Amino acid sequence: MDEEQRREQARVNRVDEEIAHQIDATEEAVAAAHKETRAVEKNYSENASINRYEVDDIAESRSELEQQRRLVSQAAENETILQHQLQTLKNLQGSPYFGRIDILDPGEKKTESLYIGTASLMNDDKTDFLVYDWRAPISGVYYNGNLGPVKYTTPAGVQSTELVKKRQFTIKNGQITNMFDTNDTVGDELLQAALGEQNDQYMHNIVATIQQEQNDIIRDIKSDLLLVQGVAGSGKTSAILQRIAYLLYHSRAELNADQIVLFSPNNLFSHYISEVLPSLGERNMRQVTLAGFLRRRFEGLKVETLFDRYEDRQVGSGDYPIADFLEGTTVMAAVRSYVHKLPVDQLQFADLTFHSQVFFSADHIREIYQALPTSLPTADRLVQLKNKLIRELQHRVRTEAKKDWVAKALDDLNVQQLHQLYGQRTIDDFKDEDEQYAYLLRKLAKRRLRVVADAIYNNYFIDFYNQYERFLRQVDLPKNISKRDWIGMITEYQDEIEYHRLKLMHTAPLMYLRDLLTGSGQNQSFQYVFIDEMQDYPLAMLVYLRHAFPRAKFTVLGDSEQALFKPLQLPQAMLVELSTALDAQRPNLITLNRSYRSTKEITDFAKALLPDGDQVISFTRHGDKPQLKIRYDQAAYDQALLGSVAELRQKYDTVAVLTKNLAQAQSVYRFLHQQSVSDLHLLHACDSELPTGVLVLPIYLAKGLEFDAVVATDVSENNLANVDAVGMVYTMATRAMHRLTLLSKGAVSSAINAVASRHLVIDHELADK
Ligand SMILES: Nc1ncnc2c1ncn2[C@@H]1O[C@H](COP(=O)(O)OP(=O)(O)OP(=O)(O)O)[C@@H](O)[C@H]1O
Repeated sequence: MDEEQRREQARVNRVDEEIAHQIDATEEAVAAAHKETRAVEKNYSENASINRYEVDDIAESRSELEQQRRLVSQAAENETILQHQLQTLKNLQGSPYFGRIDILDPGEKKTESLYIGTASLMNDDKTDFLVYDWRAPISGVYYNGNLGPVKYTTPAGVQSTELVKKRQFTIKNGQITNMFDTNDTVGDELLQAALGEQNDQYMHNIVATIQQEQNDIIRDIKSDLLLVQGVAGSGKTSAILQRIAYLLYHSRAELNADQIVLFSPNNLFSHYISEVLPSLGERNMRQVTLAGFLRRRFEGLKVETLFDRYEDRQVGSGDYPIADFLEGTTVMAAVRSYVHKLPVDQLQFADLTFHSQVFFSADHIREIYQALPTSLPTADRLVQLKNKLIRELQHRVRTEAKKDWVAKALDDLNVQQLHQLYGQRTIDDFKDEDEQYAYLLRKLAKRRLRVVADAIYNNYFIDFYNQYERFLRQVDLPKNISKRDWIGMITEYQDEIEYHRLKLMHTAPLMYLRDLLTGSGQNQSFQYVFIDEMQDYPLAMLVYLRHAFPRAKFTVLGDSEQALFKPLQLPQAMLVELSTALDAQRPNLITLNRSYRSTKEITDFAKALLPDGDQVISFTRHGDKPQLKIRYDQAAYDQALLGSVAELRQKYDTVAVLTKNLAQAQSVYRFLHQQSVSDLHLLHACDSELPTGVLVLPIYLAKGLEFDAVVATDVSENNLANVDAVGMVYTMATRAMHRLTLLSKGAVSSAINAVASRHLVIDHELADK
């Protein structure tokens, strides 16, 4: 260890001591705060549980309770803040920083050394920063600047300084294991070490080794549409997670994690990335899959998922003009114009029922609607209609309360339910028993009729499915769709609705129609929407998401090469298309061409599969060449599969066996299970935890994920005939970090062309062997 490193180590020791000291103090503060919370909670619950029938002055006790409730929430908040501080300190402990910059500000004679880590740390008397948060304005210099004069943006404007030194550290358990000065953004040596590690169940944060283009994504606060097109493994997901942390840090006062939503490709992915933000001291943003989002918007219907569709289409012809039309922007414009021009008598009202009987008939609802001023837009008229229906409902509560079913229901209540029905009233509040009885009947009728009120609020008085069908019947069709096919599709749609099912292609126009008619469905509170694997989203869906999140800025990430569900598109064309769909004023495109995930050998093979693969830059981390095992009979193929899995499993914690679809995953799983392969898991779309061991899964569930080793089955011409074979093999190959083995039952798919084959070690068992 040289003198310089000794000096740095001494500083690390000092900072670590300071952290330990602050941890002790904060732990004490947390314990005290916890005691305080417990005490006020206890006091509150004791007072709150005093039987209100015995309390003389209810109003007074209520205001006292309210005050105590506030105390409880204040104490809890205080405790949460301290817990958060403690967690931040613990995150820093043992590895307090990863970078140092020496800067010379204009007019100064002495350079200043700043250390950069995952969070800020001040000394005990709060006079000096021992560590700067990686998101602080000055830290931008670490990621962006080469030595020499540099600029960085602060809330007070652009500042200039001179970057005199940039030093990188690897510090583990309080010891500097690696340290060097560099002029690069972040030197390859550190990145090598980070990427060479074994995968685990969770994605790691990359703040110590953020690359310059990634930094641009992270720190972009101007664009309202940021499109990131990046090759597989280029760090798109990593960059947006750090971006979220960055945005949260910089807009602490106006933005919280609940105002950010990430559309992720599957539940496994959500789990996989769930530790990144907490490791940076931030709360996770909301996460939803497209399937989850649609499930909530179509309660009671089984909506086809991308996965269902992908599985179905493998047996189809490959040309889907109707779906393409329904998933494009033209149809969304047609919905807009349809709603705009919809004549009053064309609205499709539905009966509102209660206890399986018509409560408000469709005809009655239409009459009310038609009596409203025609000058109002449809959405406003529907609001007025709702108000009128609610008022009628209130009247009806009174008449219903006199009916036998209410008296009977009241008889059936137990004591506790009866108590609840009294609400804040006491027996003394009634003149006599009759009044009390009438009150209870009315209250109960109102409660039971709440379902009708909910139905009114939720616009169940319009039959949207029927309305949508009418829309479909009148829409102008593009030339490539025949009237006959279109009518056939409508009939199929009706049948599906009968069975409570809905095809994915209908979802965006149907939601749009419903929202535009009723003026609802928009969420104003979200400020940022992130969409990962955007190549899987129909444009119509993006138009809808724009509508649903009208105030949000969008960040969309994709890799058209991995489009398992759609043909390829150029990034620039995509930006234009997206800007229109998302109505963006300040769009920005950033492309990432460097691939970090896989070894150079694996990336070189993967890029050779692509027609324009030379734009992919592999990162120089070496490993074994990928293997291709070709077997001509089932027994030999099975043996090769078993052998590959066993060999890889000896070296790695996670080996993924990827298949074309679910049926193949199931059959591979059955086979490996029979062979008593240990730690074996078959993953499903509903799984949300990623175990270690041997994981068998269809490729679409592996999107966004990575594994130490991958066995890709089966890459034969025969098996990949009905799919986009290049996209499939590319996506499978690029899930592997360290090792890749491809298995082919019979002749290999033409996707693995001559150039790609040169990057493989081919183990070819002859048919007649
Ligand atoms: N700057 C970096 N420093 C360290 N590791 C990085 C960096 N950038 C990316 N990586 C690593 O490379 C791998 C791939 O990153 P990520 O999953 O974010 O890529 P992606 O572009 O979203 O991939 P895909 O589209 O194939 O799912 C991850 O293991 C990530 O941690």
